[in-house]
Amino acid sequence: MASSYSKKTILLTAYGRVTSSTVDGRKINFCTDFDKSIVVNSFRRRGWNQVSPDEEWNIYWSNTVNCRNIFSIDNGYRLNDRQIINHFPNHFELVRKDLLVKNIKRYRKELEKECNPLGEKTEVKLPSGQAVTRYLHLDFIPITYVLPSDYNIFVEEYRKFPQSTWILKPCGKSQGAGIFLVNKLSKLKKWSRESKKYLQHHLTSKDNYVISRYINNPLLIGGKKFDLRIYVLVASFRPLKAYMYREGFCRFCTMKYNTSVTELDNMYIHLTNVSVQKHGDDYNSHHGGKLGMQNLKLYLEGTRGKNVTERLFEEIQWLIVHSLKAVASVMSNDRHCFECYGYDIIIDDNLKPWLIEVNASPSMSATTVNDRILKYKLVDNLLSVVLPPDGIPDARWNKTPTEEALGDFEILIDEDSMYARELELARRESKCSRMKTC
Ligand SMILES: Nc1ncnc2c1ncn2[C@@H]1O[C@H](COP(=O)(O)OP(=O)(O)OP(=O)(O)O)[C@@H](O)[C@H]1O
Repeated sequence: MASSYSKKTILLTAYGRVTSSTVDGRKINFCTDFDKSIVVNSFRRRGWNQVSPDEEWNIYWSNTVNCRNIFSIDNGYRLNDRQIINHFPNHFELVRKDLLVKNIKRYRKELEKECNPLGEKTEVKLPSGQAVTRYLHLDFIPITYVLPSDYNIFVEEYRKFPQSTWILKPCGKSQGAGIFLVNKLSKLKKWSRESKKYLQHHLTSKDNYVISRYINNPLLIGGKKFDLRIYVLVASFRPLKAYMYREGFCRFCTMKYNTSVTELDNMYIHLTNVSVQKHGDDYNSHHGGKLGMQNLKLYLEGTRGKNVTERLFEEIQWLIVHSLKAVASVMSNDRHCFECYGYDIIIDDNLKPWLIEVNASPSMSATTVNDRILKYKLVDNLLSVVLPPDGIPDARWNKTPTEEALGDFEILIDEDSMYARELELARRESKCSRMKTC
C-alpha cells in the first residue's frame, strides 16, 4: 500500500467532523462479511468504496471467524498501519459464556489474593434465613457452573438451595437456541443421560453448557420480563479504553411473567431474545417489543425515584468496566482492532443489574423503524470514535477521540486519560460508600 496520504477528499460526517474519504488520492476501501444495509450504507455515506476481503481494504467489518483467520499465524497475513478491523482476535474470552465466567472468577480471586478492597467478601442473609458469602463489589454475574466439568460443585450448590431454578445454556449457540430451565436435579440428570448419548462421539468445548442461577425476580414493566441491550465500544484493552452508547434498549417478553412450574418451558415468558419472541402470537412488529433506554430511565425515575435510577445506571457502568478488566490481561491487544460488544443485562426487582452475556457481533439488522435509526447512528458514531480526526484509518493513532467525535458515546474508562481516571476513581468511591451504607 502507498506510504503517502497527502491527497484528501474532504467530507463532513454526522458528528460535524471534517474527514477524508481518500488515502493517497484513492478512495478508502472497506469490506464486510455482512450484506446488512445499515453497515454497508454507513460506510458508503462516507464516500468509501466497497471491495472484497482479498483486495486492499482499509476497514473490515468482518465476522468473528474471518477475523480469527486474518490473525492466524498459519495465514501469514500482516496488517499494515492503514488497516483496522472490528474484532479482537480472541474476543471469545469475553463473549463465550463459559470463558466469561471463568475470567470473572479468576479476576475476583486475583483481587482477593492481593487483598484489594474490590475483592472483599461479605455474608448475605437470604430471605430463607440462610447465610451465604458473596463478593461485596463484584457480585454481578449469577452463580454459574460449566457442565459437564463442574457438575459435582453444581450439585453441592443445588443441594444448598433446592428451591432455586437454574437455566442451562449451550456455550456454542445463540438466539435462545438450546436454552431451558430446570428446578429439579432429576430433570437435569435425565437431560444429561440423553445428551451424553447424543454428544459422546463429538464432545468439544463448544458442546459445553453453562448452568446459571435463574434470576427469578426480574424487574417487570406491564407485568413482563425484559433485558437491556447496551452497546459498548472497546478501542483498546491495554490501556483499557471503552465507551458506552447512550441509546441502548429493553427487549420485552410477549407474555406476562409467571413463576409457576407449569410455565418453566414457556420461552415467551422467560427468554427475552427477539429471535424467540418474534414467533409469539402477541409479538408487535411495530415496536418489536423494544423500549429505548432513555424511556426506561424516565419510567424508573417516575416509579422509583431519581437517585435510585442514577445508582442503577452507575452500577451498570461498574459491571461493564469490571467485566472488561477481567479479560484485559488475556486479550491479544492488537492495535488494528476495535470491537463493539452487545451487553445483555437483567435488572432484578431490587434494581440490581446482572450481567447475562456479552455478544461480539450484536445484530445490525433492524426490526423496527426506531431500531433502524438507532443502528445507523450507532455505526456512524462508532466510526467517528475509532477513526483519528482526519477520518483515515490509522493503527498508530493513540485512540483518544475528541469530545465531538464521542457523540452519543460516553467514556466508561480510559486508562490513558487523567480525566477518565478521575471518573473511574469517583465511580469506585461512590460505589464503596454506597456499599457501606447498604
Ligand atoms: N441467569 C438468568 N436469569 C434469568 N434469565 C436469564 C438468565 N440467563 C439468560 N436469561 C434469559 O435468557 C435469554 C437468553 O440468554 P443468553 O442471552 O445468555 O443466550 P443466547 O441464546 O446466547 O442469546 P444471544 O442471542 O443474545 O446470544 C436472555 O436474554 C434472558 O432473557
